[in-house]
Amino acid sequence: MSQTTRLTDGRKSFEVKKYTFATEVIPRLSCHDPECEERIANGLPVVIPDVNLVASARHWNIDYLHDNIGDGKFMTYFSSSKKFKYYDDKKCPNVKSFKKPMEQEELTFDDFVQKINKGKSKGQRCYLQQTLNETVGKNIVSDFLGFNWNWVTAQQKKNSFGPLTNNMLLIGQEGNITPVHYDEQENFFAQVYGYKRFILFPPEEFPNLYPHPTYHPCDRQSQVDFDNADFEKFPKFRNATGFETIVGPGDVLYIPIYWWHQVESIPIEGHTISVTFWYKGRPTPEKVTYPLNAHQKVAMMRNIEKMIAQALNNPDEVPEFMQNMVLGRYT
Ligand SMILES: O=C(O)C(=O)C[C@H](CCCc1ccccc1)C(=O)O
Ligand SMILES: [Zn+2]
Repeated sequence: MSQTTRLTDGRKSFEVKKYTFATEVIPRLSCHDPECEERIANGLPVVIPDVNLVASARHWNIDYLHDNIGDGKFMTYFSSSKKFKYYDDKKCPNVKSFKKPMEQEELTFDDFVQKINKGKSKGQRCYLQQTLNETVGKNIVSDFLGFNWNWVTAQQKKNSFGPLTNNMLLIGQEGNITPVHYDEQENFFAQVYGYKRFILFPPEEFPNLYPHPTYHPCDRQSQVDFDNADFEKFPKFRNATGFETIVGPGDVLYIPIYWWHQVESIPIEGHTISVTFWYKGRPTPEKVTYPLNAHQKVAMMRNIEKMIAQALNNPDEVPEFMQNMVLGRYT
C-alpha cells in the first residue's frame, strides 16, 4: 500500500492512505461546548461525538434494515473501481464525450443485500444512496422519529438554516470512496455503523480543486483524482491544504455549505451506514458586507457560468468563450 498515515476517531486509530496534500485534524467537541456552537455558527466543520442525533438507530445493521425497511426501492450505484463519482443524469446531453463513471439501478433492499454478497465475487462495488421516505416499515419510522430532532431543529433555527430538504440513507462497502465535491446545502452527517474518513477543504480552496463546469454532469465535483493528480493540468492542486477526521458510530460531522469533502469507508472496517440531514442554506442577507466571502464568490461564479451557457445556448461554445474573455487579459 502506498504511504500511510494514522488517524483516530477519538477511540480507535486507523491506518489510512497518505495523499499529496497536508491536512489538519477537524476538532472533536461536545455538543455542550460553547466552541462547538461557535464553529457551527461560523460555518466551520466540527465532529460532535455526544449529541445522540441517531442514537435511536444504534441497532441498525444490514439484517435489521433488511427485516424492517419495507419493500420500497433504493437507488443503488455500481462501480468497477472504489470511486463513486456522482453525476447528474440530466446534464449528460451537455457533454457528448462524457462516460458515466458508475451505473445506477433502483433495487429492493433484498436485491441490494444479494448484490453486496454477489458483487464481492464479480469485483463490482455497490453503494446504496436513497432518501428515506414513507415506504419504510413501522419500526424504521419509530427509529426515525426517535432521532434527536430537538437538537438538530434548534441548530437549524439558531443558525437560520433553510428548511430540511431530506435525510439520505447511505450504505457503502468497505473501501468505497465518494470523490471530493461540494454540496449547496448545510449538512449534519450522522454515522450509524462502521467508520468513514472525511477529508474537507474550505470554499477558499476552489482555485486549487478545479471543479467541472456547472453544465457538466459532474458539476460540483473536482476534476482532480487524488490517487493520480495531473499536476500539469491542475498545478494549483499542489497548494491544497485540508482538514480530516474519522467518524464512527454515533459521531455527527457538521459539513458547512460549499465545503469540499471526500468520503472514504475505511478499507478493512466492514460496511458503513450513515444518515444525512441536509438543510437549505441561510437566506442571503439584505445588507451585503464587503469583501464578499469565499462561498459568496463560488455562488457568483456558478450564476455567471450558468448565464453564459444559457446565453450561448450551446455548452460546446462555453470553453472558448471563457478562455477568450480571461486568458491573456486577466492572467
Ligand atoms: O453527505 C454528503 O454530502 C456526502 O457527500 C456523503 C457521501 C455520499 C453522498 C452521495 C451524493 C453526492 C451528491 C449528491 C447526492 C448524493 C458519502 O458518505 O459517501
Ligand atoms: Zn456531499
